[in-house]
Amino acid sequence: MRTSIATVSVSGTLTEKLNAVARAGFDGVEIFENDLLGSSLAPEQIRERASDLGLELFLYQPMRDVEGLSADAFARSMRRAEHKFRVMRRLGVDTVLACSNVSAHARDDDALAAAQLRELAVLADEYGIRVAYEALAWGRHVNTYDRAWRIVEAADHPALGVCLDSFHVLARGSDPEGFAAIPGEKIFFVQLADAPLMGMDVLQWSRHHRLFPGQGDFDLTEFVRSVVRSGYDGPLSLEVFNDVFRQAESGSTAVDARRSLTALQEAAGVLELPAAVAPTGIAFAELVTMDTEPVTVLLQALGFSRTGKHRFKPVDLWEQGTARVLVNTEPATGGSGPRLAALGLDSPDPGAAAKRAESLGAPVLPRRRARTDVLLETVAAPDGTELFFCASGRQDLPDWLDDFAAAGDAVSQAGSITGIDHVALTQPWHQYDEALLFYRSVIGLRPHGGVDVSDPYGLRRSRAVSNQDDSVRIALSIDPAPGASHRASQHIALATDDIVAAARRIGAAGHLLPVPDNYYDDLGARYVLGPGELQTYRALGILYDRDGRGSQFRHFYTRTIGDVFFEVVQRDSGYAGFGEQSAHVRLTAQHAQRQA
Ligand SMILES: O=C(O)c1ccc(O)c(O)c1
Ligand SMILES: [Mg+2]
Repeated sequence: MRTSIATVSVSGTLTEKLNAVARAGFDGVEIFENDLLGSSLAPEQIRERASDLGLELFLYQPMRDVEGLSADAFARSMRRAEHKFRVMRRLGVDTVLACSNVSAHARDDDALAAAQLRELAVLADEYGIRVAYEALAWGRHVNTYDRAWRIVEAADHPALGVCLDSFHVLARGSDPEGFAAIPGEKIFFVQLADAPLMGMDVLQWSRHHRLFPGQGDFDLTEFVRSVVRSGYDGPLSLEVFNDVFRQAESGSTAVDARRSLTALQEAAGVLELPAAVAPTGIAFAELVTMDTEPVTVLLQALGFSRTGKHRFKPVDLWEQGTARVLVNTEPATGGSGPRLAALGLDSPDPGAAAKRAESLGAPVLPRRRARTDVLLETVAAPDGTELFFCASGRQDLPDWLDDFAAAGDAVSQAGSITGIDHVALTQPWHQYDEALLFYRSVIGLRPHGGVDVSDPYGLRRSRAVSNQDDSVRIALSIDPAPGASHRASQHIALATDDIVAAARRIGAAGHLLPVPDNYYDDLGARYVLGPGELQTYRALGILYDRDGRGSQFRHFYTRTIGDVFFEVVQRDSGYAGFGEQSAHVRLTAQHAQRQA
């Protein structure tokens, strides 16, 4: 099906919007009237610009309060409509969207609404234009799609049909199954938006919190299936009013939007993509830094040993248990660091994983090859984090570890680290929803429920994604707003089977993040712990959580170096979380440490 997006969904001037949308690969757009009114381009020039960019202009919108009117008001509305139809002729757009009346003066009279919409359609028809009538969820009398359809059916004019907007339909709890009652050719247009479930005024919800499909809680897949079953074969158009997307850079929003529509088409069975290849483990985490000293000290304190050296690049491999950390000092990587720049994901089929990424508009990066350097399929996540698909454990494919010559040290037995439990990545404020969609649709991870974590200088939304057996867990959270004085830090969480021994080791080396006494006073009141347990945790800065079934999670943090720190966790097998309950204590302690 053809793909479209409303100009209201991305930031910028009309020209910037058209460029971004075309670059992201949409077939066309809905032009919002405000974008036209604010543009210095004449309608003919807009038409030409769109055509040069290979974009179709699918729809012009909105017309407001056109039905259920007094005779006077209707006459004024028709006059304005005629002007719009002339503009549309100049633009070369043949479909206009008319929203149901929201005015307190609107009459609750379907026969009147049908008669007036019919008259509007007769006029539109003279201009070769079709009117798509949309029930706004907050329409005064017409606020459900089935009522809008009954009126359109009664008006009975070939230039009048309905527009089905997933937000209005699903926000009202209507069932898309009912689209079956509408002949496909009477559905003139389909708009798609997701949204988080929120208990709030529906107009505010719609105007500020819409999301691209797959980023919220609505079942867009079933919506599209129902639309397709009705016989509709027009464009699928994203119409997303969202405060963040209105501000964010239009190019990346358009790519995110296009990806969401591709993934939705796949889910609804109208498009086939290379299948997702979920990763089976975290092969490595890569730190980039110009100054190796602080990282080396911290890794050694954690019990890691330097086991390998890249044959052609300034990259060291540090190992402990199955945990692998690469330390990259290539000057080209920029910034002083250390920062978490890349993740290696064990993949059963790296080539297929890269094809999947490509089909969803994820930038596949030039492979960092140097002579015998093994081939690595790499994509960039929305925030620029590089994801390597590693063919770990495949005899027929080269192993990324072959690029590393032994550096002398054996894999350390010194610490009690067994592997990587999870990686926490902070996302730029405007790319949080995009990141979630990326890790779900491109990488094939499944999202868990979201939590809000309070930081002394902001509230951070946070949400984890994981593979089926939780051997790959990535915790995503929002960075503070740009310009904030407090940077967020990403981290690598290491698994241990002896949290006390690990904390003693780090504590003795002076790298522990201290935790306030108040936390432990409260912890003692919250849980009945074993004899001496609370004292041990208090002495070692260990945080403690227990879920409803009694599974425990104990963890501590190292101090922050550059933009990164380590967490060490001991997780009971049934515990599914990340100790979110005490995340605010950690964030506050980190701010305190930074200021010390
Ligand atoms: O918020 C609105 O007014 C508005 C306008 C046009 C639409 O298509 C829509 O879904 C909402
Ligand atoms: Mg709409």
